[in-house]
Amino acid sequence: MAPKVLISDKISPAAVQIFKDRGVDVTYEPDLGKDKEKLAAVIGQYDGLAIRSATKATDKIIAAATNLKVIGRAGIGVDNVDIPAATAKGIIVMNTPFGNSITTAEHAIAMMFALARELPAADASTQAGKWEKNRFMGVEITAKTLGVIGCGNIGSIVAERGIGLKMKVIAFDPFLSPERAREMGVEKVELDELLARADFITLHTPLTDKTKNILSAESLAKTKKGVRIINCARGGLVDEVALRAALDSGHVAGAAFDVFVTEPATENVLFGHPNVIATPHLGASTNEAQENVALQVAEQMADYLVRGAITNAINFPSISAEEAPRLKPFVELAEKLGSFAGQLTETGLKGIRIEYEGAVADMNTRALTSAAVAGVLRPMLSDVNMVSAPAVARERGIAIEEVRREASANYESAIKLVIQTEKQSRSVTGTVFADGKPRIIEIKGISIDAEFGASMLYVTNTDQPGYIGALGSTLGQAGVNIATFNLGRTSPGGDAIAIVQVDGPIANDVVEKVKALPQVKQAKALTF
Ligand SMILES: NC(=O)C1=CN([C@@H]2O[C@H](COP(=O)(O)OP(=O)(O)OC[C@H]3O[C@@H](n4cnc5c(N)ncnc54)[C@H](O)[C@@H]3O)[C@@H](O)[C@H]2O)C=CC1
Ligand SMILES: O=C(O)CCC(=O)C(=O)O
Repeated sequence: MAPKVLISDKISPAAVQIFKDRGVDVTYEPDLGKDKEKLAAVIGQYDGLAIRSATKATDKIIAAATNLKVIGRAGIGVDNVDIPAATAKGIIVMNTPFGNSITTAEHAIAMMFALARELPAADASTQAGKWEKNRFMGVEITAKTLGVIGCGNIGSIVAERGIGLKMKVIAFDPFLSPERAREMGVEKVELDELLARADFITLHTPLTDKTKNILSAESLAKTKKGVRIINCARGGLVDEVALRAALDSGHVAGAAFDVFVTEPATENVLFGHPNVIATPHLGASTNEAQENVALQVAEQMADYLVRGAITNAINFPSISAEEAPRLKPFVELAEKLGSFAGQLTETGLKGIRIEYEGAVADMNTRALTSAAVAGVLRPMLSDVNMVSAPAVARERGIAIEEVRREASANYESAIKLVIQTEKQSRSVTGTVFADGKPRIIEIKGISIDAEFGASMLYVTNTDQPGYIGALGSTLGQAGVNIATFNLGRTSPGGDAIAIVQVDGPIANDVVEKVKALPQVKQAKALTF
């Protein structure tokens, strides 16, 4: 059946055609996102939700989204999506990180010019027939210092444009490398220095705990008198009340804001000030940017739903369309090895090491590791999935380690999972055969060759004559039909293991009878 996607915001209809061309059933209801109840009532029918910023994908919407696999944001900021709730449910959240960057940078530059020459006020006055030629005295931009807070995709385009306008550009961004700053012709400075030197300050960071009120009353007090401030990033980066006070006192000469603490901003403390320019979150609103983000989000979502490829996910590593089919059997192997080890783990889990050997070591091991960790944790935590597993492991203090090495003599690719618990370390290795089926090839250093079945019995014992017959009879007497029987041992008379695939679930009393056999050390029923 074709996957179903709901577009619940005003995204360019170009997206609809992309979905259709890729074999996705698409419903275009651009106003539905604003109606929370209606959205909650229908979201259960869809595999994908494509949104802009009006739809709020809250925990309630996500809880009602019983089939949802992907949320695609046609834009950059995903602050309208409850990422932890989506992650916990295994829903991939993607954005389109570059499609509207130029447009938003251009809006910031437009705001800077508008502030420098008071264009909106001059326009209103002129069209009101006043011809106030003496009222509007602007400032030149050339040779002024532009302070960029947050020099990522958009900030760096603004910086480039600023340099083109013959401005001196300084930037505060803890993650901007000195080499990249040099390459761009930008001077990297600390925040206080930026505040003290900039004639114009433009903000381009996401809203985080660290950036909230990055322009607070205290930092505004450190700015140059006559500074002009532009915010086309996120409301909340600037303390609006403190900014209003600084505008009222004349310390700040002007502010141009596209984004506000509360949106839609129908009223705001900044409104009405003669030196404030406001736009209704228009940063990304050009035909070009909206076409870009719509096409990109539709392509990314369709690629995921139809081919399993992941691009620009906030909560999962990328998987290209080419590698998705190659990766699939190894994802299954990693998950099954994890599940095997997880079902045998009875004491506190401290660490999971995943060793990739041979060709698989060159694949997308982050995705495989997520699958393995999900497999380990699922027997202990029912609602963990491949998307949420790494975060869940981190929260619980379980160390995750990845190792890559050359192929061993026997297999082109192998994945070894080593589980460290409070009491012991346990390892299991698997591979994928040419038939695409995952197999176990080693347990605790003992070679074996077993497929994964829906119901299995795992037994460790000492290698003694008569044991195999006794195990077979115990299962037979309990009415358990054996499908496959695989054995391995360290040496004659040494430690041995048996993996028995059976038809149907194995009852606890049968496991207890197996445990009672004199040679048996451990017996456990496993399900996959
Ligand atoms: N007004 C609008 O319509 C639009 C607004 N945006 C917003 O613009 C903002 C920037 O977007 P991009 O440039 O694409 O993001 P980005 O992730 O490429 O860049 C953000 C930069 O902020 C820096 N940063 C993070 N924490 C910081 C801190 N504490 N201090 C200083 N710098 C810090 C990062 O190192 C990074 O370089 C986002 O909030 C995005 O949502 C994006 C598109 C349209
Ligand atoms: O879609 C929009 O208009 C808002 C764009 C935006 O804020 C973003 O991409 O972060």
